[in-house]
Amino acid sequence: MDMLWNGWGDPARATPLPDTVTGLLRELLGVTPRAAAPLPLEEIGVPAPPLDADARRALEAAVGQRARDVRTDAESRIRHTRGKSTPDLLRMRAGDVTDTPAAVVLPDGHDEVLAVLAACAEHGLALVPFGGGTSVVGGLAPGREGAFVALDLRRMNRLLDLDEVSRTATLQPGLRAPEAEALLAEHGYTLGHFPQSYEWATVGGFAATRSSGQASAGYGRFDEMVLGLTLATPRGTLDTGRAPRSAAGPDLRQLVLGSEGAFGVITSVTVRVRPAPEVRRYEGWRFASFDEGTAALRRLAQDGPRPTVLRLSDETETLIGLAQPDAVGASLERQDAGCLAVVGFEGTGEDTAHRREGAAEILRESGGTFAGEEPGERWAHGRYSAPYLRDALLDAGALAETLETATLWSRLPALYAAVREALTATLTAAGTPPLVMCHISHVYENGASLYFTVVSAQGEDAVAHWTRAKHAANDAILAAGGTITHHHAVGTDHRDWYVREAGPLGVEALRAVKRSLDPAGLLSPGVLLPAD
Ligand SMILES: Cc1cc2nc3c(=O)[nH]c(=O)nc-3n(C[C@H](O)[C@H](O)[C@H](O)COP(=O)(O)OP(=O)(O)OC[C@H]3O[C@@H](n4cnc5c(N)ncnc54)[C@H](O)[C@@H]3O)c2cc1C
Repeated sequence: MDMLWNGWGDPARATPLPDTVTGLLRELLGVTPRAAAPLPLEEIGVPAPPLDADARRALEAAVGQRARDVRTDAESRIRHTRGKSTPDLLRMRAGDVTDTPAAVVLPDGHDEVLAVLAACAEHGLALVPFGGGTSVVGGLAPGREGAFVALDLRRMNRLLDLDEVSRTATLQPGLRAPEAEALLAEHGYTLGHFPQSYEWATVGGFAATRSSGQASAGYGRFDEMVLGLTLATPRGTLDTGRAPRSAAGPDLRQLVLGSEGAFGVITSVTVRVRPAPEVRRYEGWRFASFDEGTAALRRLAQDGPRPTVLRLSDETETLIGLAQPDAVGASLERQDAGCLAVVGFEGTGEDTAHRREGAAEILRESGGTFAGEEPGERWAHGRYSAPYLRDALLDAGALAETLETATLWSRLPALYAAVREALTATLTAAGTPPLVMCHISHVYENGASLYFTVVSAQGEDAVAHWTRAKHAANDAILAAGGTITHHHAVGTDHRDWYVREAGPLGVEALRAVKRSLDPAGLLSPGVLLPAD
């Protein structure tokens, strides 16, 4: 099944907004219903594909003469236009297809990817790898004019190798996370990577963006799971990683992880796998304030025992009930909502019981009150539902978007305050005061990431309206010592702030890498680094 082309996920799972939330939107934020309904797909006028007959023949030859795997029909091209950020969705709803690929090409292996790259180079076409299409940072639309091919990796969806002695698996990039989990589960293993985009995002996308899943406290980020990668580039094949750790010079895997298609196409990923958990147990803890809860999470992250899932919503997010998307709005009447932490344990019965007992002691000592299993189980049940709420909010005329960052524990309170202030001030000055919610989404020994959700009225031009607020937040993040992205990646949206974060010498070094692997600059121009 294909994802909803101008929204999220499976159209059959569209979720209406509860009345409490509709009322809140109207009364608190002045949200009024949209005048125009989104354009239906059939009514979107896509210009003829800028692909001549020679280029088409070359692309078909590159994929073994499978004509059906070089698609130039309007629907295929529309479905590969941009990703799933709110501005992406707003543009699609308005029928704006300016970033549409000339063709969608579906290779069936590493050699075919190399051949497509060669065909693109010969015919002057840019190429953008397309995994699940869930980018929220403009990673799927080149930041430069000109015809491009969307390289859809869905055919490359096999488990290539499972080394049970070493507990590693080699996966093709087009495997969606549930497909990868199902293949590993047949042998009793799990990858343990569960981002909110789990149902649609792919293994190649995770590696290309340095993704982080909701169980990162226990299983680690995706980049920490990777032992090796194969990269197809216009100059040939780069293989990286052959041992669990190595002192053989700088780690070339780190050049591929997070390269977002700008250095090459990831055609296989070797990851560590873990035995599938016997037990999964999620629970809620309440804290009087975000500061108190933050201190508790820091203690667990630094001294253990480490839960598998560890998240903390601030007061506003707790009140709205965003940690439980299936019951959003249900806490609005509560006077004692405080700040809700979701704490989860996965593993063997003995290990989870032991960690749970130790963590409970720390959480209690830190001022937490056990709220039972219900909030945790509700979070687990609704963990992939929140993106459906965004579609409902857009339908209702609201603007809803998220952004994220990370920093050291010592800087976290200042970063939290700075981003909230930047978003609130910009949107309020524009006449649409927002609701800004936040949670700590990933924890480390030395710091944590903050994940913000913003809801406001859309304003006159919703995309321009959000862009101003987002830019203010980006500036605030850098000024407060945060990173421009903890897990959403750079794409085109964060590029100018990434350039500031990396500094001129850092950018020069990365440009040199790009020139060496992609001398003609055909790979994802303008994504990650400014286009030449
Ligand atoms: C509702 C929602 C929730 C999200 N939740 C999370 C979350 O919890 N954690 C998180 O980390 N992210 C999250 N994201 C962001 C997104 O899902 C991740 O960035 C994900 O890793 C992208 O995977 P994908 O397969 O969809 O890649 P795509 O969106 O298709 O591509 C992402 C980027 O990687 C490049 N790329 C893709 N495949 C390859 C390849 N094989 N080789 C080289 N380059 C490639 C693309 O060109 C693009 O620049 C969320 C996004 C949405 C819309």
